[in-house]
Amino acid sequence: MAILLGSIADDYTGASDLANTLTKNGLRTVQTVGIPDPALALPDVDAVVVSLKVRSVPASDAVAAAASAERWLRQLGAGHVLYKICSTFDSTDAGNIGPVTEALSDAAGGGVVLVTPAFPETGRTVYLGHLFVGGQPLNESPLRDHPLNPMQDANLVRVLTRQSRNAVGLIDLTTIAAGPDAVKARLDALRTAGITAVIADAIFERDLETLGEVALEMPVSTGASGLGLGLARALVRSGRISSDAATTADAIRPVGGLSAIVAGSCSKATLHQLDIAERSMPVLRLDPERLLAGPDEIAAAISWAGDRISAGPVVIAASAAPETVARLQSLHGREASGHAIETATSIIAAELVGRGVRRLVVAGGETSGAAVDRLAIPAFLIGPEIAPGVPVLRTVGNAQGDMLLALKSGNFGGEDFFTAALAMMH
Ligand SMILES: Nc1ncnc2c1ncn2[C@@H]1O[C@H](COP(=O)(O)OP(=O)(O)O)[C@@H](O)[C@H]1O
Ligand SMILES: O=C(O)[C@@H](O)C(=O)COP(=O)(O)O
Repeated sequence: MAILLGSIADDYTGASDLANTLTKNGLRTVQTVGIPDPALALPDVDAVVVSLKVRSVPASDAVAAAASAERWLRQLGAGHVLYKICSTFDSTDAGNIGPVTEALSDAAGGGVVLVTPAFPETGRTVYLGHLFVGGQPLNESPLRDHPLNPMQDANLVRVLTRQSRNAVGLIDLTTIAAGPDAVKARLDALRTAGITAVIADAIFERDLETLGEVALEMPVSTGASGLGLGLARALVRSGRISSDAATTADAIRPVGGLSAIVAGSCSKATLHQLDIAERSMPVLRLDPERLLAGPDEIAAAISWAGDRISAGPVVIAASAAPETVARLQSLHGREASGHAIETATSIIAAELVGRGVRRLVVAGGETSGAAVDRLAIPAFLIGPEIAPGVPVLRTVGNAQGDMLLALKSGNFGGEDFFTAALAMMH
């Protein structure tokens, strides 16, 4: 199997978001969980997205994991590797978007890297280096209260500079609107000035098509699904994709079994989706203090689900509003609280699968990573889209037999996301 495009995603929901975008734009795509065992038979595809869980780990660990994934993707034939980051640039000043971008550039022989989190379909646009989320500057959006990486600066040149060894440049919208040649000329000038990472503006998909065309001639880029769209469309235009169109239908053959939803995302969208789900399904709100105190809350949740799940889907959520999250963090620390709750929700997900759940929705990027790791799922085929950025996934090579999953990024999906997801998973 020789692939054209490789991607390293910093979390699992982000990986499925990107794989969905690549598939929708004509690339046959598989999502792996880490670098899979060589014995795993992967389907014949144009693109591979490696899911890593490195968004919130020390930058040196993220660099090491990304470097291994890059080597594997190059061995598969990838001429271009995209580092998939969050469309809301989720990271801290000690984050890894800068370090991984610089390391991937070094591995490819040096040179400048385009960086843009723009994803217009979900309202993420970048203008003069400032990220807007659905019309609000990043630092005024709900992301300012994220439990792990509160985003309090919308100026991405500044944010990335704080994480980077080298200076960070900007390609503004006027240059991008002038087309690929103007972008290349500006990149040449920035490269000469010793710049590695360049934040690129993008508001419309046509901006991302221009950036995708330019990026495809370079070995590495960093961005969210919008840049994936640009790269996929450029590959299709180049005539290098076989006419065997990407198909998602096979991925949703029924798997039967029980269904459940596990949520650890505290994003505004997820909190509202949980309120709406309460009208049609049993929802258990976990007590975060009790979750941190010991295993009793987990056991109680499994027992609660056991009494109800044969009658229909159940929802188990750790998710809480910013004030509650802040209180827990002030008592136990930000990372310790997040990690302990991810461990608890992943145990709950695995126990539910042990009791016959084969259709599972997980809300939250870190939460999904922890659950998929505990379930030891090696890879996913990409099914149809439930909502922008969230496809149905079918497991590949899963020890528990075929399952259907949806890994929902915290901020994605309409208010009825959970019922809409389960309606597509049989
Ligand atoms: N009640 C809570 N208090 C504190 N942290 C929580 C709570 N519920 C969940 N968390 C943690 O918040 C983080 C949410 O991150 P994530 O799962 O990536 O969601 P999102 O996709 O919304 O970013 C996880 O580390 C999760 O364990
Ligand atoms: O790019 C995006 O917004 C998503 O793909 C993503 O990475 C979101 O992260 P989580 O909200 O942590 O799932």
